Amino acid sequence: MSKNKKQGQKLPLWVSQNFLTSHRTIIKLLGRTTIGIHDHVLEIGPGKGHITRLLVDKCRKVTAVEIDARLYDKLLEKFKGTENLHLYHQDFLQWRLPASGAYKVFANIPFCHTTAILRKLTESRNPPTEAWLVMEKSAARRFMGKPRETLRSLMLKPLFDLDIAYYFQREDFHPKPGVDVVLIHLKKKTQPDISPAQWRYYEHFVANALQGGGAGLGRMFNKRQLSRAFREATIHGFVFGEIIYVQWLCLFRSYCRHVLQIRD
Ligand SMILES: C[S@@+](CC[C@H](N)C(=O)[O-])C[C@H]1O[C@@H](n2cnc3c(N)ncnc32)[C@H](O)[C@@H]1O
Repeated sequence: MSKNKKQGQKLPLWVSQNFLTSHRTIIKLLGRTTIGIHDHVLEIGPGKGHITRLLVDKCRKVTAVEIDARLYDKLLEKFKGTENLHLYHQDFLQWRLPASGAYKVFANIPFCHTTAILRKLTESRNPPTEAWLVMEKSAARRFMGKPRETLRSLMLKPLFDLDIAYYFQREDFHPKPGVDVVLIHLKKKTQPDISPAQWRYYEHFVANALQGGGAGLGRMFNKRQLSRAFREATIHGFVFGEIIYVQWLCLFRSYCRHVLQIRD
């Protein structure tokens, strides 16, 4: 046990993080992105600045937000005079995202904040056009709706396309994580599947429909409406876990038309 723990003191956050230190790996990862010279890129948790170093060389502007005071001071020193880097010493969850202008995100985020970070980015008024986030493979699968759609996957998919851009080896990190890790890629859809005007109905629909392993659907439609909705969504023999995203979209459209009686 470390001296700090023995004395009952809280360890700094960075002690429990998995750092990506290999120049070669980071170059390979950036090569799988569309990040280029014209981009403004946001990095969450720059840590010791290994990714930051390559980002400042590759893009027009980099904004990096680090919560840890010691790491932030070292970053200030390391990047003194780097004009295209804007460093903030702040908790990203409290930080204000760019209110306007296109930006992309590339970050090896702290796993303990994965959901909160993803929600902050994707539910913002000005979300990134693309984001690449290092995260636990199991979390990435949940967001992608694998093996079955989740509340999170159904909230993301109308707005973003999601895929896995890279599968890491545990040796890519220092220290090695105890779980499998991937680089997830989110790309904002040019045309969202749900219009802003219908978003609040969709949120309500999904939250209620998913309750009780699909039992919520039975409360939202009457019997006739539900069999019509299943027909329209080509669902034959209802198995909750097997309904895919496009079928959820069809069910929602049917709910709007026949229950709420609103048109697209
Ligand atoms: C997994 S490490 C990655 C560090 C570095 N980017 C790398 O890949 O080597 C996560 C970093 O996020 C920072 N961090 C943790 N929580 C944060 C928060 N809420 N806001 C901003 N930074 C945070 C940690 O201090 C740490 O530097």
